[in-house]
Amino acid sequence: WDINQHWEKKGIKHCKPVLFFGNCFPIVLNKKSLSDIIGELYNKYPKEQVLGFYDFLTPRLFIRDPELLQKILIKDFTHFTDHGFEINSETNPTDDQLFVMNGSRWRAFRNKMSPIFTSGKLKDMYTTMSSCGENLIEYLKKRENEDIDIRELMGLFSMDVIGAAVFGMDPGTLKNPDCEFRVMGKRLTETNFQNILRFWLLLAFPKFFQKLGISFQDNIVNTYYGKLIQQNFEYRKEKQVYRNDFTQMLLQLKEKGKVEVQSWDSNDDYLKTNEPVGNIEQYEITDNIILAQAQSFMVAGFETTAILLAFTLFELTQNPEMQEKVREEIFEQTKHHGGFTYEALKNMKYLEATIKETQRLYPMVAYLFRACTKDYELPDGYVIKKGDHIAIPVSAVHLDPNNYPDPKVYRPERFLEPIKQGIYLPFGEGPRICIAMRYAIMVMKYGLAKFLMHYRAKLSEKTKVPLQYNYRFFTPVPSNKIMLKIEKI
Ligand code: HEM
Repeated sequence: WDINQHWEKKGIKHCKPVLFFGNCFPIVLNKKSLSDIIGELYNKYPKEQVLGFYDFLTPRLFIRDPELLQKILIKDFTHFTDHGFEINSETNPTDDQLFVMNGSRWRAFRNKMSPIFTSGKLKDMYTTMSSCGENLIEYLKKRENEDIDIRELMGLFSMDVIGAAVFGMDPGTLKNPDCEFRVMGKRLTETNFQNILRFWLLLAFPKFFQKLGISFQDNIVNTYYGKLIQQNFEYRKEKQVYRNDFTQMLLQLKEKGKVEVQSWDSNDDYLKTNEPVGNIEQYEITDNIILAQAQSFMVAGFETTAILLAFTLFELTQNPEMQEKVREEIFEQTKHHGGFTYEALKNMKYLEATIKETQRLYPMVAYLFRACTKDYELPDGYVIKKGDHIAIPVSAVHLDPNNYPDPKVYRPERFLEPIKQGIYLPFGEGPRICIAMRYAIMVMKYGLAKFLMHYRAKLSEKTKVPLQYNYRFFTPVPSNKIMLKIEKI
């Protein structure tokens, strides 16, 4: 059929697709992960600059060449400004999040939202995390003689932290793991049939998805968090409450009424120049847009942080000497800075390296999304057309032995020295890099340090090793529990 001939006709190397399922059939069968499939394609054609992939019916061009990859993400970003998603903001206003915004509208909002994550603001937010840290230790104290489900624990912790960051107060999920706030968060990230289907529809048939007006998040959860955030907004306005949190900063943005950016016509490098030519485009900041951003912060922070913390602790149980090294560093820095302060945490370099190494081995995204926004010619004459879907194969780049010797070995030391640009992409790269990267790193370091300064962790015999995965999701989600035994320091 013609739909499966796309890459054949273009002369781009690819793996044979299955009708309607493209290259994703093994995922549907739960036989291979997306990262496995991309890795096979990447390793099969080591000399190619680009490779063809079928996300079900959507052809996606994978960038394999390291130099080209950097050009697309950074230098020639003006040709690839969008992620390539289509949402229906009329039927689903809270889907209108920065991640799916396009072109100059994205630029305008990104510019105005970036100051939320400056180091000064992060330092202020460090204090909001402290009660969550205390609750983490309280939780563990009560369970010193039990096996701990570490993903569950870190899920509760990350939910408390992000809840505190959005609402300015501790939502108390560690104290009460069955509370509605947690139940709803779990529902959002659960790898159930509905969520998996929704995700693949969004990925594989973006236009169809938009036409049907499907939200990329569960509607019940959308309504729940939407209401909570809305009530929080109203309470603050009415009582004139000021807190150091995301809501406060978003509300300040809302007061501006609009964001603006200079725009050029689509043939110009409208994001590249600072010359004051072209029109000033203005975008209204509505209540719904603010709500959508607050909601996206919560969703982005829940599961990613929890899984990465669980994987890091898992790896540290497999490498006890590394666990001791991290602990020594935590005590050393805490002593040096007169307590477990923001500065102490910032200086825990080996701790940070363990998290970085976890993110290399278990990136939360198998590939980065880009859509071509302006035709782009490759050195060999192949033209990427406006509207084409592009992907950067994060997991394959992270496991390439040319980038990392013994790529499957967990070795945090790799990150004690600066590494080459373009080979480490867990938060993306270039102007569209994760806006909250430094915040997310701070939260993960905090959670891990707090745990390790009070407890030594060992793997429980109840944990099946090697870990098993649910392959039907975009991220590496363990299908069995990671159970730990803890010992008080
Ligand atoms: C460990 C946790 C996290 C990981 C691994 C992660 C990863 C990513 C990645 C890969 C992207 C796409 C980057 C690209 O296309 O180049 C992204 C974008 C984004 N992330 Fe994160 N993220 C994390 C935590 C967070 C948190 C906590 C927040 C909010 C508080 C957040 C907010 C966002 C937003 C708003 C975008 C869209 C940026 C844009 O399109 O301009 N992320 N993240």
